[in-house]
Amino acid sequence: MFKFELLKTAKDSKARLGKITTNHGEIETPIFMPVGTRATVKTMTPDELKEIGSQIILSNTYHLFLRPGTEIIEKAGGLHKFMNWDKPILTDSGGFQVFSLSDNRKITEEGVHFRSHIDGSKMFISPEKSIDIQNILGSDIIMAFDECAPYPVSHEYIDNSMRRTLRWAERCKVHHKNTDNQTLFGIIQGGMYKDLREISAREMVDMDFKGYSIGGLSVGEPIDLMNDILDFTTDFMPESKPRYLMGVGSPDYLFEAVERGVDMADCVLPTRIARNGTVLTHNGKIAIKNALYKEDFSALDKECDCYTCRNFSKAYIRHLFNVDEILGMRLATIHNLYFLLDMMKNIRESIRGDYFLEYKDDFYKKYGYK
Ligand SMILES: CNc1nc2cc3c(=O)[nH]c(N)nc3c(CCc3ccccc3)c2[nH]1
Ligand SMILES: [Zn+2]
Repeated sequence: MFKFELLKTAKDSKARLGKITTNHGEIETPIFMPVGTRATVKTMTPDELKEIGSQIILSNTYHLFLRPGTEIIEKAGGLHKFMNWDKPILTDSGGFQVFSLSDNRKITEEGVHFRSHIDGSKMFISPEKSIDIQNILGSDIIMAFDECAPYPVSHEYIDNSMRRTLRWAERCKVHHKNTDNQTLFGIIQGGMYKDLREISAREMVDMDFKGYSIGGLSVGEPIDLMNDILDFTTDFMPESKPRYLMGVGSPDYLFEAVERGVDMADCVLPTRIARNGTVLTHNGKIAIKNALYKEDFSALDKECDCYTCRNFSKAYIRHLFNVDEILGMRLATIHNLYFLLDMMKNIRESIRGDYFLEYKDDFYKKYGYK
């Protein structure tokens, strides 16, 4: 089953409070979704993810199709069982990953021919194939197969790409049968061109998906351009359906997206930067390997009550990174994910209490944003 309840909309911005209900549990929105590309949120166990408050995780059709392959996951009884995660899972359709990971790919009306970035073997994914793979994975929310166009490209390129993505979306909708257990989101494209964004949004809304992603952003464009396109696009999206902005995740991007009416967001940033020792704190990011912290026995962030901050010091975590101990990456990941999940919880509270913009300003001042 799938249900979205819009609980409240802010008076002084487009920020909204909502709740999604799926077969595997509820998701309070606005929500930040940790990315678990190869059936694991790197370095984290499912119990640790639950303990820090993760309500849903993301995984990837492209990566899992290549390794371990859909046959093994099918035999395991689907992705939830395979990775022992019993809460909601959202999978991407593979389009973005094909374009960002494999080269010498060929896009045709039928689908995308490409070479595996693992062993170079010839592969092909179509809208129907993407739906079939996501069906085997058994994720609760699945994405339509789309092309995330590069940036910058011509208006003509985006026009052709966006219209093909609309035809692919129709094929996904026709092909998607398992509608009780899996919910298909349409993905709005259109690059940085408002006329094309409007066409894509209106046509996708007419296809009546249960939720919509805003794709084609966070592809290297300046944040002001992304915010402008995002602000324009959400106005064409139905209030009663969830809006998922793909590929954001640093604190400012999340605040800006929520302010413009986004309910869901993902990003690999917090887990990726944690593994090289970059830690999010309320006073901005810190590089824990810095000699500055050699004898600093305080927590990573004095305001944080995550497992890492309750039990370990900067000096100890710096030591772990300096001697390449895996525990360092784990502790930094636990903290970065908790930091963003806790920030989203505070954002939800601020919408509930009608002080979202004030919370955003306070956060920005302390974090060191404009
Ligand atoms: C980092 N920036 C970024 N921009 C994106 C645009 C698109 C887009 O236009 N279409 C699709 N299908 N995906 C996109 C993604 C991947 C998001 C994701 C990653 C991991 C797991 C699940 C989902 C993007 N990521
Ligand atoms: Zn912490």
